[in-house]
Amino acid sequence: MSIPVIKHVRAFVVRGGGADYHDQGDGHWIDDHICTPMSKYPQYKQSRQSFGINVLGTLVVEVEASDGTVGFAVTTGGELGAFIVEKHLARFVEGAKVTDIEKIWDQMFNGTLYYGRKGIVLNTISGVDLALWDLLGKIRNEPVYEMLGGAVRDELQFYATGARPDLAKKMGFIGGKMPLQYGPSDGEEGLKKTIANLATMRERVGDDFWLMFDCWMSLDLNYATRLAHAAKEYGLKWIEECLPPDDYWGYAELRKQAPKGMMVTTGEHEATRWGFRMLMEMGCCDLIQPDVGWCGGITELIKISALADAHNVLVVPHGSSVYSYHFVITRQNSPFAEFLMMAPKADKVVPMFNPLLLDEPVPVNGRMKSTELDKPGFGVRLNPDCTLTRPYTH
Ligand SMILES: C[C@H](O)[C@H](O)[C@@H](O)[C@@H](O)C(=O)O
Ligand SMILES: [Mg+2]
Repeated sequence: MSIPVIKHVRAFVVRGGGADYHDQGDGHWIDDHICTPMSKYPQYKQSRQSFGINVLGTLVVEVEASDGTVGFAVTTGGELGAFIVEKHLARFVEGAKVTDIEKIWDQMFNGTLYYGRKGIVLNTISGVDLALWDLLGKIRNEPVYEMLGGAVRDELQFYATGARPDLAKKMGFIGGKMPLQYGPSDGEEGLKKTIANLATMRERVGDDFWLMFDCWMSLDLNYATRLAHAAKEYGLKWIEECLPPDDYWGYAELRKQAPKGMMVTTGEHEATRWGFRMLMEMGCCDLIQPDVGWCGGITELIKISALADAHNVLVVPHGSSVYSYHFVITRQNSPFAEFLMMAPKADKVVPMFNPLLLDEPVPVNGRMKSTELDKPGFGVRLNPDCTLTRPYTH
């Protein structure tokens, strides 16, 4: 049997939404007054774009096989990611068989260890890895989720991340995760406002709807512990990413001090099996949130997820649209998925990587049938109306 080889890998950059979903216009809920590690600087408090949350832009990786089939994937990484693909990673990809995914991953990771390990290099490796899975799926005429062992349930169930859990409830989601707006730099007054907002939201959604806070690395242990206890009364289901991603010790302590029944979650800015091993072995959280486009791709997520299973830790990937849907549907320890509300006022469902992908499925009534994923590879196409630039070649 002759297996096609990879002839070309190409990297492009695109601006305005897409995988860099923080790259939105003015006044979008995702930018406006969200507490961050930069909120202590008054000039960077109001808008996340002011400190550069959207500087990178989207990276598009395309891989072309000897039979002419093209696979692609998108992640965050922009021009820096494009440089890494074209000038460094291409050597491990071109000439390899389309089935060599594990070996290519190992070479990409070990070949960049001296400057990589996490962050943009891992985003980039993830982008290449996802493009390879897309390519293999297209060559085999199989959706990625079937190649991962098949669906373990008929449909995905989603919670929504956005400023309006009350509207998310009406749209059929099982829960709503709100960005935290006030943090340590807003003093006691800020904490009171947070709890008042939570109380109002609880009033609007009733007792059974999940409510969560996303703290985006912006708190310290003391503040996070006080917030968790104050939020207990309003049934906060989990408190997310309260501390800097490297503060494993802080997370372990927070988990010990958090109210019984409230989950501590984190991991969206963590990468690789070794990063997640730290989180799990140190008892940092109840649920991990790897981003498939940042943690090392599907090849690495398989390993992270197996490790989590053995530690009784749930895996609910962060955002990442189809790349996450194809994984979550195949895993018993990923019982639901995240949907990021990309409408500026979080008042309607818009595809997560809008406008970059065509055929990107969205939840309807908070759910998505596995059959929505029944197309080869990840089942999406690049929107020809989006302008792609190729800053480097090799
Ligand atoms: C809403 C959060 O601040 C982030 O923008 C979001 O991407 C993320 O943290 C999430 O969990 O979805
Ligand atoms: Mg988050």
